[in-house]
Amino acid sequence: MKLLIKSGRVINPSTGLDEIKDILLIDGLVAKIEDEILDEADKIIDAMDFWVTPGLIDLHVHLREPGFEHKETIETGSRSAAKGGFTTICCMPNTNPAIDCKDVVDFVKSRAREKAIVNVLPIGSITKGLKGEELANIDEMVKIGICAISDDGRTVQNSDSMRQGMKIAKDLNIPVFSHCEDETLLCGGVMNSGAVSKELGMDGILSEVENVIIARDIVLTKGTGAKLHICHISTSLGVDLLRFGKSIGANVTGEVCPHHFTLTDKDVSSLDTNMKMNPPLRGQDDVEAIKMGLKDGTIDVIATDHAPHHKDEKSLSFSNAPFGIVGLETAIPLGITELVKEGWLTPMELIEKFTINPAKILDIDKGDIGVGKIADITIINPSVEYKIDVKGFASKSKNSPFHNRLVNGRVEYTIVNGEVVYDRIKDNK
Ligand SMILES: NC(=O)N[C@@H](CC(=O)O)C(=O)O
Ligand SMILES: [Zn+2]
Ligand SMILES: [Zn+2]
Repeated sequence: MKLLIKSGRVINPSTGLDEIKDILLIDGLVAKIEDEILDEADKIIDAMDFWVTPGLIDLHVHLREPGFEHKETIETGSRSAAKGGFTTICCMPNTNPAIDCKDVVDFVKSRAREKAIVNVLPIGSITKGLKGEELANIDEMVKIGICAISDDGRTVQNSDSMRQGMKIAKDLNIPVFSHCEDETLLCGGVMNSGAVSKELGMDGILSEVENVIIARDIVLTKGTGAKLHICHISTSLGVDLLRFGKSIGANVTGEVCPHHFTLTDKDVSSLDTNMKMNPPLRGQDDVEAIKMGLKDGTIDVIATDHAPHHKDEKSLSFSNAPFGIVGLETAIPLGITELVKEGWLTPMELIEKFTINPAKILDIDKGDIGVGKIADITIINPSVEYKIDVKGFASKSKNSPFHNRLVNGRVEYTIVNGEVVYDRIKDNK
């Protein structure tokens, strides 16, 4: 099978390439990257005026299977990923049963093999059942292929348990993805603590809830040497702590989510439950700090924290509805609109945070378009303007705060192993 991509602007952060090129894919691999390729091909994609980037990698996705198939399945989540331009997604273990042992890892992997149209890398839990008590059998899960460990959705509250988990991760050479939330400070909050929560009479979530654990885990990784990745940073001090951690040589990286650089707690005033997620939308200062952190390289990765919930669950009151929003299909338009168009990041810097940086954290040979490499490629129209419409989402869930938002940038094609798994025009007929 030969696929020829013509005249696209190839943006490949790992080599710094940013030029108009043709790319020939043969049998799932990149065969040529040249100014002009005249070879015959089974299919030709005209990528004129489009960006051609390494396939996007999302370190933080909730696929909900097993256990919560009414929200999402591995199949529908993978279709949502493909539509969002993602060729590799890491799925969090807060399923039912949790991904905390060999059998559940096996189940997710075999489901992904049968049903997923993108690469799915399971994340194993740190503790059994994400209970924060007994450690999971991390060793046996690593042997059959988890890419990281995390208790996402929860924090391992006991510092010694977290430290033991980190030591094992260090020995097994896998990263620890940390959801940062000190439960003793939480007090049942449902949105950011501040002027808006006061006005609305809602219980607030202090920034300290997050910052205390970010600081703790940086301290723990400094001691253990484990590869620590801080999930969904939402606070200004969180960005500073990450910057400090890096400055003292701690083995730490961090991610932010598009909603945390796009919205603030003012957007919660409508009490739309699609504005409810964890960590919560914060203040304008936090948003600015996140953008600065993205610009100066403190923040390595943009991840979606795609967290689908059924419409009946999101129809509850703001206080009772579950935390979380879908994100796979809005990440690229929000990145382009909020960061590139607003002058915060160059296209290269944006794409780096979706490709080579997450690949480095996972230590996988992806996120880089090079001759001989696996042909995972995303093709993006960066300038088209349109309104996001959740009705068109491939995800089973539609819980997005971005319905009707005017954005620029749209994924045109997603290619996995040299095969087109998403073609905007064909798949939206
Ligand atoms: N982010 C969320 O608001 N929710 C996530 C859990 C998590 O990522 O912490 C979920 O699983 O629904
Ligand atoms: Zn989380
Ligand atoms: Zn999450």
